[in-house]
Amino acid sequence: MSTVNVVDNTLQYSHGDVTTVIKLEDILCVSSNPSSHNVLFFCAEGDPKDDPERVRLKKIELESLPTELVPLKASVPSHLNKETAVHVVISTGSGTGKAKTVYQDAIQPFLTHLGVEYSVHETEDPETIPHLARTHFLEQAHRGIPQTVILLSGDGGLVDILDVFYRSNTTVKVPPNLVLIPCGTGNAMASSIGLRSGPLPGLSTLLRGSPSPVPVFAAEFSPGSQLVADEGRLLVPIDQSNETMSHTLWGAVVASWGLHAALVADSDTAEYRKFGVERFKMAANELLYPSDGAPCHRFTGKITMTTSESPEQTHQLEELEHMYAVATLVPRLEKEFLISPGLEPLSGQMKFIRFGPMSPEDAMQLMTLAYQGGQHVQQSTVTYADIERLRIDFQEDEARWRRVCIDGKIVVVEKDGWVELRKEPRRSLNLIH
Ligand SMILES: Nc1ncnc2c1ncn2[C@@H]1O[C@H](COP(=O)(O)OP(=O)(O)OP(=O)(O)O)[C@@H](O)[C@H]1O
Repeated sequence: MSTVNVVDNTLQYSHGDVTTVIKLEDILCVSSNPSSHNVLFFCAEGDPKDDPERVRLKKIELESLPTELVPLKASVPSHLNKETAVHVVISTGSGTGKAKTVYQDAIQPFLTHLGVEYSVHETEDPETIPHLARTHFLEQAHRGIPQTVILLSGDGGLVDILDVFYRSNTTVKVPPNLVLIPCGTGNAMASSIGLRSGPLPGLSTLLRGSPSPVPVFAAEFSPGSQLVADEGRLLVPIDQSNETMSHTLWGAVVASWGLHAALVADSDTAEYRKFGVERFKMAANELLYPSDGAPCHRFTGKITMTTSESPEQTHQLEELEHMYAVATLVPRLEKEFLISPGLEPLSGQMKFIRFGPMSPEDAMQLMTLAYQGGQHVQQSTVTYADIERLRIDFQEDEARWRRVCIDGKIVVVEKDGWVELRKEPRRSLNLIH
């Protein structure tokens, strides 16, 4: 004999002597069949000292459904139907390395429960996702096969796929639908479309969301520029497929120079990655207060931009020295770091945020304001504009001050080189949100 009640935002289910209490906010969905209702919910798993955020998907079967749970009823969405090729990509190197556990604890039981057939791909090195994108996703998109790609990664997985699609001249008949299950460090895109961390928001979006095209920018570099690989130890051609000899990278999140690019580059080592999102703050600290006692660097170069207000005119900034220069298509670079408040994700709007050299304390204060709801853009020291294009002509002797970040990838621009950023008109990928 079992009983079920909803009390104080919890589902209380008793069967024999055992009572299970589930917070309503931990319930992913209810899937019903003619005779029963399956409630899928998350609960803590393992020792919280090892991983306080680890959760596992579980199921209870009810004969009758309390009315409070009726809105949680869900059926298999069209992007998981039998005609769709469903792929799960586990980026084992993302964030602090928990993607595989998230797959086993949440994604696998969820897809099995829905009876969805899918292929699983686990990364072995940085080439796994680009290779998969070239040989499977692009090929199937060209043949018009609907695809849904569930990405257990940070922004890197999305960007790797994007780069393959936009670099190729292959026509895309049916854009794949990407679903983000945030497992990275910054998770800028996931945070920007409102996904909190953990598998529940991602799976809820997979069930209830719908696809929108992902807006993209293209960053063209002067011909001598090279991509940084192997934790900064190697420089390789920008087009790693060596198919086109192009010097363009594509991104959906951020293009930056100055403090942001330097801290992303410096913190992309196995040693720093262990610290999760703290790695960005640690690297920022080292750049603002160098341990050799040197003053904080003044990044020098000419910035020219075209604003959305007057797209026919290019406008050169008077200032030649900069500390922070970021162009972005998303509002958040981390869950709490609201770099461009008011920017609607997936709208195609591109924002430019810049400030010049200032004391490390003042720069820290601006960063703190960004964590406090994006208040930095209200300061008179910060430029905040809607842009269509942006060009930087670098005037730096040392290569490390000519590093540009494109969605986490780092390019070292040649001496006296440049980068030019523009909105990409093509739309080859969808994001479920
Ligand atoms: N097994 C692996 N060995 C080496 N590199 C890997 C492996 N798995 C993934 N990678 C690479 O590591 C990078 C991880 O990027 P990802 O964006 O997923 O995580 P992140 O950098 O921690 O998060 P974010 O980009 O959101 O800050 C990707 O470039 C990916 O190709």
